[in-house]
Amino acid sequence: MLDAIAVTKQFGDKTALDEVSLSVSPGDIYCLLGANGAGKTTLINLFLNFMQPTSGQLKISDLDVTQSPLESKRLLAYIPEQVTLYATLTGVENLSFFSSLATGERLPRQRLLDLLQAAGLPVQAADDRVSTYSKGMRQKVGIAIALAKQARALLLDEPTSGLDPSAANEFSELLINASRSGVAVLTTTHDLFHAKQTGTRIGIMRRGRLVEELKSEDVSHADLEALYLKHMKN
Ligand SMILES: Nc1ncnc2c1ncn2[C@@H]1O[C@H](COP(=O)(O)OP(=O)(O)OP(=O)(O)O)[C@@H](O)[C@H]1O
Repeated sequence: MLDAIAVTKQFGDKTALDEVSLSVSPGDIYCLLGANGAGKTTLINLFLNFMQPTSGQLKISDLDVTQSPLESKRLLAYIPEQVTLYATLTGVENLSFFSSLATGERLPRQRLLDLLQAAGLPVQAADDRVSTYSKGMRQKVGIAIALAKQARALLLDEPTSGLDPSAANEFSELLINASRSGVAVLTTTHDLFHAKQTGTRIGIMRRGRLVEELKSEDVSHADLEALYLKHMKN
C-alpha cells in the first residue's frame, strides 16, 4: 500500500534520506524510530508530496505520488503532531468542514457524531469549541476525519508526543482498530514502548538510512531498546 523505493532526498549538500526503501501493507502499523534529524519526517513529507524526492519513487497503492498527486492523496489521511483545526468551530463543525473537503459530501449530523464517537471523543465534547480541546482530543478529531475519508493509508508524525500515558494508550488502540480494518499505518515516534506495543513492524533510521527493520513480535522491549541504542552509538 505504501512503498518507498530507493528514496534519496537532499537539501543542498545535506542528505536527509539516503536510498531508503520500505513497504507498509494493509493491516500493518509501521513505526519509524530514529534520533532527531534521522529523516523520519522527511519521508512522511515525501509520501504526502509536500516535496519531491531527489531520486527514487514513492507509491501509494501503486500510484506514484508525484505523477498522480490527487488520486494518491485521496487514499491518504495525515495526522501531524499538532492537528490543525479551526479553534472557534466545534468538533462537529470541524469534522463537517474537513470531511466535506476530503469527500465532497456533507455528512448528516448523526453520522458526524458517530464518527467522533468511533474516534474516542466524549459525546458531550462534540459541540464544544476546539479551542477548549486538549491535544489528545484534537487528534481524535483528526482520526474522525480519516475515518470519514475512508482513508486506506494513515501517516502520522509523532502522534503520541505530549500525550499522557492513558491518552497515548487510547490513541494506540485507535491505530490498532484502524489497522484491523485494513488501513496501512506509517508513524514516526520517539517512544520505543509505543512502537513495541502498537507497531506490527519497526524501522530504525540513522542519518538518513534505514539501518534496521524488524517485526515487533520478534523483540522484547529490552531487546528493542538495546538494539536502538547500539545503532545510535555506531
Ligand atoms: N526543508 C528543509 N531544508 C533543509 N534541511 C532540511 C529540511 N527539512 C529537513 N531538513 C534536514 O533533513 C534532516 C532530516 O530531518 P527530519 O525532519 O526528516 O528528521 P526527523 O527524523 O524527523 O527528526 P525529528 O525526530 O527531530 O523530528 C535534518 O538534518 C534536517 O535538518
